[in-house]
Amino acid sequence: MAAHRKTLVIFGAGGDLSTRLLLPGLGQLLAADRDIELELIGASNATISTEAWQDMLRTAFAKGGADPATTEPVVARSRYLVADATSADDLRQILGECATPPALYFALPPAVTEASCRALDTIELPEGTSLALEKPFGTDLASAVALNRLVSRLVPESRVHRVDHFLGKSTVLNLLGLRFANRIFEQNWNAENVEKIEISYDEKLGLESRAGYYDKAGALVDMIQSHLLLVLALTTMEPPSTLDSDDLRGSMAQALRATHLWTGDPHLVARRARYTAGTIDGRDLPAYADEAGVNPKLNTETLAEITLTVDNWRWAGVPIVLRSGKALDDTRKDIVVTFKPVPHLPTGLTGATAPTRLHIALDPNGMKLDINVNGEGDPFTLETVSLETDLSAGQLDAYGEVLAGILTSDPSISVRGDVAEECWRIITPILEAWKNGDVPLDEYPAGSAGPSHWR
Ligand SMILES: O=C1O[C@H](COP(=O)(O)O)[C@@H](O)[C@H](O)[C@H]1O
Repeated sequence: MAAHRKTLVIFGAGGDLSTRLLLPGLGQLLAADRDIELELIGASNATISTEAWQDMLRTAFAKGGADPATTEPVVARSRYLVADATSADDLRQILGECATPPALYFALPPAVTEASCRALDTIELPEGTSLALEKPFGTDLASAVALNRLVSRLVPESRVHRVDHFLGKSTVLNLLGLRFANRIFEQNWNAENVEKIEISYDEKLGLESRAGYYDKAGALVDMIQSHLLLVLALTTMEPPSTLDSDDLRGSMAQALRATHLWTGDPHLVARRARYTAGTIDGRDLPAYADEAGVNPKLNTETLAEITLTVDNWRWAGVPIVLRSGKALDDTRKDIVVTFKPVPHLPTGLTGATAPTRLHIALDPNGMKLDINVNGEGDPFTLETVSLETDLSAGQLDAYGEVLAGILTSDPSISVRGDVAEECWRIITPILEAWKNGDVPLDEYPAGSAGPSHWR
């Protein structure tokens, strides 16, 4: 008998998230044979037949590269139910169809997910029910606290999977091996040796028809509040003794609890900008404010950069810069750790010395260590060389890994409730300062490196 038996119910089954990311990841997971016996139910308020849903599954699984021989049994058994995820009657009926513990995946807008959780609060849930909620988890600290309170009434914390697909990226998980399996790095991973840490996720992509969601989020909430703060947590946390969910998430939470704005003043340590019309790789992009569905009065930023400090013995005094933006000229997606200069360079060794730097690429996978060595020719003239390597990619894409956690009842790479709240707590002063309008919204042409005066 299979070790993990689950019924995965996907609400918002035919939607963009489900067909573009979730189902291809699920196909990979099924093909990877992680000992999961799965029943799959698609649900949404769109009227489609089970046959049409099964065809949708075949297409999405093929997109993820899964061998149809491994996925077809799940497809052939899968059903589609027309249902309103916010109706207690519909939810009761769906839960009644689950022969094994249900994992309810809300591939829905956050407000609908919340309404669905309220409806679930009025009915009895089968033993072993688990919930998977997409980001953003709440719209601010107060709403995240309220949502945590609501979901805690439904199922235990170990069965709440707050999804953040960055935690499923093999590039992000590589941090664990890199940091904790090499004395050379961990011994120097502290304020005594590190000058600064930068975590960047710059994209060439523009709004991509996502105004309905993005215009209310902006770069700060869309990327920094969730993904990049979790990357910060994995980069700065103390070594957990095991990768068990309590240990791993406990270490992450502890690092985030120590995280604050550098100098504490949101006006000085956070900046924002928005793209105007421009060209990226020969593609013309309209100004963000002219994109369909955008409300220019919301002053939504498409580029955000903030500086933080992790106030503990290990990191006090080390600035940590988080930055993410859209419609930029380059895709810089990495963690860069810049080490301090050596305390003394022997007299006689000359030449420009760049700092020792470790670059961990988040996409595509890779790692580069810049070090100073004796140069070619004159042996006493230094030069900087880079030791580079590709890092092995995981067997599964990020969503495949996320689903593996949900379907094997392992919450290690799900965001714990207190962690979600900490992420909101950290950016709250910035959100308030930006809402008050006393921080300028700079501009940059799409296809540039950002506002010229930022460089
Ligand atoms: O969650 C999100 O992430 C993507 C970037 O992640 P990737 O894995 O697709 O590179 C970002 O484009 C999107 O705006 C954001 O909502």
